[in-house]
Amino acid sequence: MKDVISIGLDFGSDSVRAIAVECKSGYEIASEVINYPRWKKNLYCNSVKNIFRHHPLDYIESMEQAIIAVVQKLGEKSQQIVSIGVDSTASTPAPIDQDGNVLALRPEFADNPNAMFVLWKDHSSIKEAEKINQHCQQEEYARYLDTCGGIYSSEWFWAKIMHIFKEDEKVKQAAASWVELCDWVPSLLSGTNAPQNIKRGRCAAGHKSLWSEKWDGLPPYEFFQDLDSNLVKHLPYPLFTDTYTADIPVGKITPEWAKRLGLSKDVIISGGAFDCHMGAIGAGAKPYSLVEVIGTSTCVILVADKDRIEDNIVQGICGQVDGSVIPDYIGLEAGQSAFGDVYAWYQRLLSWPLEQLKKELPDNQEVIKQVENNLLNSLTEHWYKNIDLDHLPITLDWFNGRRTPNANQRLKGTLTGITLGTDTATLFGSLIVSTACGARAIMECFTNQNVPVNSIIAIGGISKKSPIIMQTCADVMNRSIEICESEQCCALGAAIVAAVAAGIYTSIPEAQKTMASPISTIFTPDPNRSKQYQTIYEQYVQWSEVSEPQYNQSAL
Ligand SMILES: Nc1ncnc2c1ncn2[C@@H]1O[C@H](COP(=O)(O)OP(=O)(O)O)[C@@H](O)[C@H]1O
Ligand SMILES: O=C(CO)[C@@H](O)[C@@H](O)COP(=O)(O)O
Repeated sequence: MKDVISIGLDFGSDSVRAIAVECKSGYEIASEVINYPRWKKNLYCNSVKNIFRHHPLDYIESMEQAIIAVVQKLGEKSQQIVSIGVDSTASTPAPIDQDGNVLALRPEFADNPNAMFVLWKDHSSIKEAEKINQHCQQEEYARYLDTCGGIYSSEWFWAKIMHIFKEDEKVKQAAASWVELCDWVPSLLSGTNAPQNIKRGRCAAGHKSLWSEKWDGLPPYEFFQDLDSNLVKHLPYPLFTDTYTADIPVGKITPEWAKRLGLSKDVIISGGAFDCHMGAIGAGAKPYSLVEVIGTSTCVILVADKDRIEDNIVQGICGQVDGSVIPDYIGLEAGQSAFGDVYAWYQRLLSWPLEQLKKELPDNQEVIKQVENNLLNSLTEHWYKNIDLDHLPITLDWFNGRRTPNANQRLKGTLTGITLGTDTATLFGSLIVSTACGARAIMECFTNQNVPVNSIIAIGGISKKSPIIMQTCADVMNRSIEICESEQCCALGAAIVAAVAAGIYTSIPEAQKTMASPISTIFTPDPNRSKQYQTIYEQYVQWSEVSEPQYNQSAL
């Protein structure tokens, strides 16, 4: 095999990561992480209203900086780069014009959040998602939810388009199409971003856009016409027809991008997919490994054989799609809408007096900042050192709604069992346990529906940052959890797929054998703790059942 390198790009919620991987060994030679500058300033967001938008320039500028930095770190070796693979958060779609420009790139829309990418965690389209679910109650349309777990979520493509079109006449008039971020980046780099040229990825189309081979593509014209006529009046029908697995190249890099990034003009751009799907590839997932990407939220992927799963409609997950992870296997997706974000909320809450102190004691800014930054680790350690599961409040982890099991973004976090004796660290411990219970509920959603979970692999920021949280997950789930060595498994997966697209390997499983991350640590459950957590989990389930009806529509 030639000495070649592929690049994996991972567009996360806060930053983009680029890594360069040696194809013959899987060795990660160089990497760079760049934060999105506008997002960092909190622009175009309103968390109270659940609005979270990303400006396309945040993606473009950060990607450019990240790749250039990696190319510089590689020096002469950068000429060995043969391909680039892309993954991103999802569903994160944006409106584009006839030339494939996201509308916010045009001067008249430059500061209009509705003309930007609608980030996965933007839940402003709850009503539209409910409308889709109601629409699919009709017998002739019910099957279209079969491949997305039986419930359409406000985190997804069509609900977001319906919402923006309702909100913004100008965007509605100007949009020639809509595209998922993971499909747009490869199309941009390969100059195939005009709507009719975009190669839509199987992953995004199948999990979020109701596309399936079972009904020859998207649902019929009448489905959209009856749902919301804007979708066929202002957008072409069908929006797209064919879809492609990520190992199929979308094209070569354009000469302009090659020059801008310092790359060869022969670099192949592979198809895009969601972060967690690429993460499962990077983690070396085999059929029936449950791969948990644990960060701001969790995204959970399980790959299954077609024979075993095709006619088994798994309810309450985020879809089952042929080829969304590995061609010819079914990729099943699930997840929690908040995991690390729950801890981040507590950190923000506790930081309020510290923020006041910073103003009052400007000379002590640095020390106070250090305390803030170390808050999560010190709370975790303090809780664990003094752990008392008999007096643990039960918390429901639905701070950003519930993605799985059974998507319901109207739900909210619930704290129960607080007493005058509940201290700061114990309350934080209850947040940790609640997120672990949410992860267990997802695992049981699979196993209760005859989808075996043979092993659990964790990747993502928290899997590396917090051994205590990972041990707690193992104890609550009563399963061993393997942690990957790679710090950037999603980007690694994108690099693996890019190596296949460039013809370096014949298939993703073949490439995984050499390039996927090894396991570095295994957390095994403590039998005594697991027993205690069994009782706590049962209480979590009881509180879930009691609490869910309180968040019905009229209560909001
Ligand atoms: N020491 C820690 N313990 C627990 N959670 C942490 C810690 N440090 C960061 N986090 C949480 O991790 C999340 C970020 O995860 P990460 O995987 O790095 O990013 P992303 O989800 O954007 O890919 C944030 O929600 C943050 O609150
Ligand atoms: O929902 C998906 C994929 O479908 C993820 O992109 C989403 O959870 C975002 O992941 P992060 O928590 O930012 O890593």
